[in-house]
Amino acid sequence: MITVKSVSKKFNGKPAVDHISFQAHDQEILVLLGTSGCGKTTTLKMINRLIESDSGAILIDGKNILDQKAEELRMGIGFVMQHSGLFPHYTIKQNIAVVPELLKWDKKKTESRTEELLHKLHLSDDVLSRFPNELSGGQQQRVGIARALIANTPVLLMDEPFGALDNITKADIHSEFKSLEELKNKTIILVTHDVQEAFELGHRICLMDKGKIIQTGTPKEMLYRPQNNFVSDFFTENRLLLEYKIATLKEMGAFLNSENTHRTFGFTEKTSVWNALQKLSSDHKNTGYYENLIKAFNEYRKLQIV
Ligand SMILES: Nc1ncnc2c1ncn2[C@@H]1O[C@H](COP(=O)(O)OP(=O)(O)OP(=O)(O)O)[C@@H](O)[C@H]1O
Repeated sequence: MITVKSVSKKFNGKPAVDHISFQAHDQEILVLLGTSGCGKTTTLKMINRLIESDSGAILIDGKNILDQKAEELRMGIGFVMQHSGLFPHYTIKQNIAVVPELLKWDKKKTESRTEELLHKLHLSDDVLSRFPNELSGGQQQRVGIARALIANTPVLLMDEPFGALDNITKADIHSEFKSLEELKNKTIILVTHDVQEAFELGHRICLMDKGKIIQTGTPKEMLYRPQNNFVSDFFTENRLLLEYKIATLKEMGAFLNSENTHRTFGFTEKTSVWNALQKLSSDHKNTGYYENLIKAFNEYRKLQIV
């Protein structure tokens, strides 16, 4: 668990992060969301001491991060940098092996772990001998993730890990990312300015503005229990889409009698209403179920908005 207690940071006398507090729990993806310059990256970098905070305390599993050497701390934290952060003059193989070398792994261990990760992240072996600029943006970001995962650290910090991708590639990577077993036991803090990404990946979201946290909560709480106008206004543009995306078929259960139909289409209780509607809308034969699902969603929605 990561605990951030009233942490602040000023640059040239100007507050970049202003008394923020939050916790990221074990096995949780916590998203720091906010517009450019609100202090997300500074917050993330204070956790692995790439930036030292001015005041407050940061604890990882109860231990103050200042009580150990910064290099030691970073050995226990995977870090995915903005724009992949790969070393341009290193091959992909060398880039991925940076941490294993620091940890003095033998060559065989590094090679087999590299191979395992390439496979999990759907990268082919032939990328290993290439340089970062010989890979697509999506491939580079996957390599950046492989590099951060290699030492299997319990904490993973990710700064706009999918920032360079177009929306279609992003949607693919998001679903792969969510299903990666590797990530299930980690505490992950992910920085993004992309609202849809925050809702797709985050178990909870910290919405930031001007160095402060305005609200922390689950995607559902953010939409249906905003603490103030800033929060509701922040999501206005994407609101309906987000509502469809966070509602699951399980939640529609009380308003819809169609368990068998779910199975026919390969849906599970966890399938989002959005994904189900998208699949159903591709075939006119499904119109009845499609309409019933929209009706069920409208009934469900009435109960959420108070
Ligand atoms: N090294 C620095 N020196 C001076 N000011 C800085 C430095 N790093 C960040 N800042 C300022 O601190 C504020 C917060 O920056 P930060 O990078 O944390 O924001 P962010 O939310 O991550 O933005 P983005 O999404 O654009 O990366 C900004 O006003 C930025 O200009």
